[in-house]
Amino acid sequence: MDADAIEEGRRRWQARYDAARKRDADFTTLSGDPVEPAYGPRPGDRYEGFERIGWPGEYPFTRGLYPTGYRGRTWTIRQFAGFGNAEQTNERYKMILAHGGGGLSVAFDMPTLMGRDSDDPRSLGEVGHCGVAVDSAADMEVLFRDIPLGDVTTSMTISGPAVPVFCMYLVAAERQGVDPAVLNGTLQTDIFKEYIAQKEWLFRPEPHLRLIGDLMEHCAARIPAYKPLSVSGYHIREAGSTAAQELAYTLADGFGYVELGLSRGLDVDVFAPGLSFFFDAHVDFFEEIAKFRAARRIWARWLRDVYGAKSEKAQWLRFHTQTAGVSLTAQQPYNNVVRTAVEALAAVLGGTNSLHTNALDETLALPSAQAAEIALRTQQVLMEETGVANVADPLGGSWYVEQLTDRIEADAEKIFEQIKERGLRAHPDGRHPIGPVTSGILRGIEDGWFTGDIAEAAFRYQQSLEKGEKRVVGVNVHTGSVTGDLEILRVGHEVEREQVRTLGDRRAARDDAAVRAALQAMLTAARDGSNMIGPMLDAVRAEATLGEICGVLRDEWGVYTEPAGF
Ligand SMILES: C[C@H](C(=O)O)C(=O)SCCNC(=O)CCNC(=O)[C@H](O)C(C)(C)COP(=O)(O)OP(=O)(O)OC[C@H]1O[C@@H](n2cnc3c(N)ncnc32)[C@H](O)[C@@H]1OP(=O)(O)O
Repeated sequence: MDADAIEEGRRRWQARYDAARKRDADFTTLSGDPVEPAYGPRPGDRYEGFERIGWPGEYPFTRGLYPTGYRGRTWTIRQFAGFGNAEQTNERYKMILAHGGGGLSVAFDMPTLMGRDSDDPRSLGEVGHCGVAVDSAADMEVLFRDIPLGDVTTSMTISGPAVPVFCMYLVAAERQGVDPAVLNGTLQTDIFKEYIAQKEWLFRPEPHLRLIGDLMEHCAARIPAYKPLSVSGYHIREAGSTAAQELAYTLADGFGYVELGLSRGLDVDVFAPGLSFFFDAHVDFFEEIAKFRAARRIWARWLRDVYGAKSEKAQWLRFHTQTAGVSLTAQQPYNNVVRTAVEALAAVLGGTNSLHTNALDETLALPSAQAAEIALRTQQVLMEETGVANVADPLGGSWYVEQLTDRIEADAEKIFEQIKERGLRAHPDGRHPIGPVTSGILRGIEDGWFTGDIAEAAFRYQQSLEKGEKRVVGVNVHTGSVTGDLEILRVGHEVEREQVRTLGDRRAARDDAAVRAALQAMLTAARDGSNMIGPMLDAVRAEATLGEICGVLRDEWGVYTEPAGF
């Protein structure tokens, strides 16, 4: 790009920066020197390919979504938390908010994630262990007691039974007297990554997509600020993928949901702002920063050029980041604080919108209160002390980072082509039931292509670790020192007994006939193709449990078994 065009862009950015609201904060270095809100080529310099980099807050958003970067608003500190019963987790949330957490993020226990009640025989031994147990709207009410749902943004990490859990959240808001239309938050919902990596589905993909389509319609029409999907690369990466695979599979999944919305006749400019993303911040610092920057650029281009999005908000890729659980070690666990800090810094330099930092004890158990606090403080140290929030995309223009960004983008584009080819193999006539990328994803799930490629990448990494080519402190290098014992959070089995007892009491107290009628109405909607959110809300209001709702749907749609592959 020639120097004049670059200068014109600088003036455009400056005008938008000047007009935007900034935080009331000190934006100088530690030594008191002033810093610009963003940097670019020196006046008069040409820069080949600058249109791919641009200025913060403008297409293709490589350098972030806002002209002010974090000067307008810092990232949201959103610590993922949940354990035991709703009451215990409610206490933890109040602690997080009191200590400066900016939003909430619910971790559910395994039975809830699988759409089972706490008294289901399959839930035995799992209730309240890896997250909080939620059986019905009454639990959801307790979970958010004294936390005004109209004022806080809540993320809920659940995908198989996302829609009934979302209905419980809406009913909890109603019971607080909050109009659901004003709710802002995020529901994970992303079912593609369940088949690709995380493995917590309930049914075959098609009925899940039908429910997700219903949810997208409902949110686009009635809860405009709510993000019904958090398209997740985190689990793909944690299963062992490379950075480029994480990026490409996740964005392709995102394209799949765009195609789903379009196939429902929704306006892309209305529903696309409801698609948000969730990535892993692994320990290779620069590769991760490049991945985040490439993600924004690819998404903006595809949304504009392939799917016809016109508004900036519909072209924006907004994402939450979690530091890499797999990078943590059980050996010398205090070193995990350092790894997490480096990974969090990569996320921030990559322009994350929201961040979770892992606790040092997470390879061993759910975080203790002390470990959770250190994780939170890690973000606060970055935010308050280091100056990283002063300048938007401070690594923009670095030869290394720009080339990595280009390379990872090119790798992702190759993978999109492979996905589309698979779609064409499934539908050689080019008539795709939802869309070309979706056809490719479904075919790749069916034939085990995604899982096979991730397994291959994980195997290659493990081999290089065992050969000593890749090194992990405390694991295959610098081993042998002991850095002290950790106090581990243990969730006792009395939580399960208590939860089962409470569930029994609630079942005894409710109007069974009303529950049966509501479940029947939901089943009718499942069969006649009408939007299922309304009848599901009625079932939840009648205190139907998660297991009952999912049970009706399992009976109707069947369960899904993954094809075996070696
Ligand atoms: C591994 C584990 C497991 O499976 O076990 C998991 O999955 S854990 C998975 C945990 N997942 C999560 O926690 C997902 C979290 N995701 C989210 O919170 C969301 O989807 C998100 C990524 C979009 C972040 O939302 P957020 O509300 O925190 O932050 P936003 O970036 O939207 O910012 C809030 C508002 O401030 C505005 N805003 C932000 N920055 C600026 C700025 N510089 N200038 C002007 N306005 C700004 C935004 O546009 C928005 O307003 P407006 O709204 O008006 O536009």
